[in-house]
Amino acid sequence: MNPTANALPAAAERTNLLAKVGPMSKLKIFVELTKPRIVMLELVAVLITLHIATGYGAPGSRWSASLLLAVSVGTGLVAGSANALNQWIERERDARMPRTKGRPLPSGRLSPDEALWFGAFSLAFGASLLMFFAGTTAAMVAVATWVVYVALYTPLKTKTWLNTAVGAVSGAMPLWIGWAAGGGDLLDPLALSIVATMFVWQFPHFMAIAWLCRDDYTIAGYQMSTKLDPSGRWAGLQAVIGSAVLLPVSLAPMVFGAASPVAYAVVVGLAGLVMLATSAAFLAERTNPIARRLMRASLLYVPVWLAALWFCVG
Ligand code: HEM
Ligand SMILES: CC(C)=CCC/C(C)=C/CC/C(C)=C/COP(=O)(O)OP(=O)(O)O
Repeated sequence: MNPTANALPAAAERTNLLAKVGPMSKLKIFVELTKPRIVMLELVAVLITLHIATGYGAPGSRWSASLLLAVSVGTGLVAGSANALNQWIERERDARMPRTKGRPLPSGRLSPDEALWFGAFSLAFGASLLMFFAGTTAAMVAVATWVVYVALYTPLKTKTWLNTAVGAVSGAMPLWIGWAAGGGDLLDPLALSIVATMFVWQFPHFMAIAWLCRDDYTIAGYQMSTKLDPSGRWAGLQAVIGSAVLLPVSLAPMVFGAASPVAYAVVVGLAGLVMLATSAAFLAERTNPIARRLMRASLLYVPVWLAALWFCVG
């Protein structure tokens, strides 16, 4: 199929669709454009790194409710902008995948221009909030993350299966926003171990999805590991390697300042072993049920890991 074929609803049909939407529903569609579930989970991670970096409760702590609010709204707006621009770029390919064809742009519930203006204003407002209330470093990390996701990862999706590693950088960098806003040094070993944990986690997380959505990605012309190796063994191997590296990297905070290192090690170590076992099962047998189990395990891992950071490290 011609990858540039315009699979969007005709302009007249889109106008008709847009006419039916009231202001509140329109707001909901803009929220949908931001991929809110991904952004919310990312924000929880960002606020926990902020909490740890401020030395909450310690004398001279930088923690304050206004800083928490600025980092939440600022980072949320920049992340939402990144997802809006990603969908603006991918709107015609999204229209060809069952998983994404119901999104605001392919379905015609938003016009491309609306998404573009929303993305521009969200980026400007979010970066400004971070600049004025969380500091220049936090704002610069947020904008750099936006650039990696929108200008590097998104175009690479149709070029090389290595796009996933670039996407994982954009998925991990936001934790530096919280750390910088909390007054931490980006190269602090504790910060590096937290960011690295989020980076490696994304490989088992996405390799399961790359298998589950392999037909979608082929139809849309994306280059994923399951396109490179349709048997799924390469995706399975990346999931196992990612989970194997995740174990030691995620346990590093034990030596970099965890207040309760043993409790942290038990919780995060067990969660990491579940990820490794589920990834190994996926490598051994690439089936949809096993891949779904790995995706669910990956989505359970993050809240468990973040809770351990909050209670045992922060
Ligand atoms: C290389 C990096 C990543 C890739 C390629 C990726 C890809 C995806 C895809 C394609 C889905 C399915 C979405 C759908 O069903 O339409 C998904 C689900 C999800 N991802 Fe990721 N993801 C990545 C990183 C992350 C990160 C960093 C987070 C948050 C910390 C995250 C959180 C989620 C959540 C919460 C879901 C389930 C909710 C939903 O379906 O929207 N992902 N991911
Ligand atoms: C502050 C800031 C800019 C934060 C950005 C955080 C963020 C949006 C991370 C996304 C990670 C990622 C690669 C998701 C997959 O996108 P995809 O396009 O592969 O997903 P899709 O196929 O469902 O569209």
